[in-house]
Amino acid sequence: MIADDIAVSVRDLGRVYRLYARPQDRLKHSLLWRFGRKYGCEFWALRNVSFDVRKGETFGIIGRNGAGKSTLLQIIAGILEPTVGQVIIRGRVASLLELGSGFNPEFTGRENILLNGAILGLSRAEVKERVEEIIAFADIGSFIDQPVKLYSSGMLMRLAFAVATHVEADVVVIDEVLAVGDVFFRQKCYQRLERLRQRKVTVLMASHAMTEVEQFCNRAILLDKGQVVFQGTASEAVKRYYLLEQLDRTPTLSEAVSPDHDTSAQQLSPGPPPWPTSKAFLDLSKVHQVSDGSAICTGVALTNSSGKPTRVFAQGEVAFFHSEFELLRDIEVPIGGVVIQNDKGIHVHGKNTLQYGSRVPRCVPRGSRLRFSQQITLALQPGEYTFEVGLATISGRVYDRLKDLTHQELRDHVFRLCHLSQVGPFRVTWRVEWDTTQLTHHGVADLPGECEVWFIPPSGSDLDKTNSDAECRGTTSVGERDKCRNRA
Ligand SMILES: Nc1ncnc2c1ncn2[C@@H]1O[C@H](COP(=O)(O)OP(=O)(O)OP(=O)(O)O)[C@@H](O)[C@H]1O
Repeated sequence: MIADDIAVSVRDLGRVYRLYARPQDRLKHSLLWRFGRKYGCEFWALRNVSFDVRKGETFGIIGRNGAGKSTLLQIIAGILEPTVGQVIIRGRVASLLELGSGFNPEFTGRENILLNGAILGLSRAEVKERVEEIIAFADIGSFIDQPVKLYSSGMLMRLAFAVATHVEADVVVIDEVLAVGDVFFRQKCYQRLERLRQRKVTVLMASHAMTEVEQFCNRAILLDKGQVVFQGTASEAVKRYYLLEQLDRTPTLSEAVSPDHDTSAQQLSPGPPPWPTSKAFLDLSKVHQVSDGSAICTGVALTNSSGKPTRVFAQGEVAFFHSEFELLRDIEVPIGGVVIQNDKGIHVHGKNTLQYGSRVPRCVPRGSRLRFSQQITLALQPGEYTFEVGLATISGRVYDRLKDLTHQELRDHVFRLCHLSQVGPFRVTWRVEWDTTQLTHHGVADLPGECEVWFIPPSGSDLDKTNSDAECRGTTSVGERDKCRNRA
């Protein structure tokens, strides 16, 4: 028996898979295991998983890739059988797992809405009542009367989300689904989730988007290697997730920094770590590169200040964004830049060599390579980010008159040569000092600044006689504070 306020109860859940080194072992195992001959080895995708979700809770399931989130949600949604353990659910479950998995590809969107409604046990009248609402939410125009096999992944996602969140289920199970879709639709989805929450629908969501988990979930579990390593408040689970991520940093220093790095390259400004080795460079084969034919990007790497390639940085840590471009024609003054975007697509920071005042060559002949190592202190809210790199140029004549030009005038003289968007991603994690997570600021960015404190004692008090308020002005420096205290 489970308590009345529990909507989902998961008890000692486990799911095992058998992994085979060779395809023929699978066949041998299926034929011979009855006779005691086993092939392959067992792999527990989930083990000893237990937790309760209260009615009306929005519950997060987080963990690194392969942690077991999808396996768990599939078992809860009744799509997958557990090997051991049990799941008790009170009420009707609507799930939004693999995109379009609940749809018949030959049926139109409208027919699939009716089908899903029927599967969920809604009466014909109930489904009819909601069809128009679902269609309006999905907003896919005339495609609603086309077979769903013709839908793009974005359309499938729109329809699947609309169905799962409009069928009056008691429990809604969502796997990573908000990663797809444009920003406007995502906003609509969040509003819808908010409404479900207000109506006390229980939502279980697996997500890699930590800001969403913090924002929407009351509680969460953190899975690692198939086991629950933490359950508690969503914000604490997210902090623990980032700590796990920190342990996951990529190649070692010896792999990352070449002892014999390319000394032929003339470094035009001092400071950055050596140019990274080829291993540190990101795979750009799937990154969209836009070029006017004057230059191509030949490499992008992201490293920390010791030159070690990494995708995880502590808040306030320095990151180096390295990019290399090969010139296919002569250009005059090059401009290299990086733009950082958060998971909502907002440009949180962008800066180029003009804005840094970097030393740059006056002309760069065809066939040369240009390398930029841009150092940025990631004083950002913990979360997931992507970045863009680009190369542009201006004429030497304009470059000499920079100070006289307005921003608009300058923009008219800048020619974009090559641009790569959505490179990355990388994460900024909470900074941990002395085993304590530090919150350095609130909001998306830590803006440079200082705070002075003025202490004005009540008039007539003893303090008033011994202090002048101007003297008791405090800064963030401990020395100043001590001076003030000594005087008081
Ligand atoms: N059919 C299968 N056969 C063998 N192993 C499987 C199977 N399905 C999943 N696994 C393994 O189980 C583990 C958990 O997978 P699962 O998809 O649940 O992880 P996840 O946390 O959802 O990962 P991601 O965040 O990458 O989607 C992984 O190591 C995966 O390789």
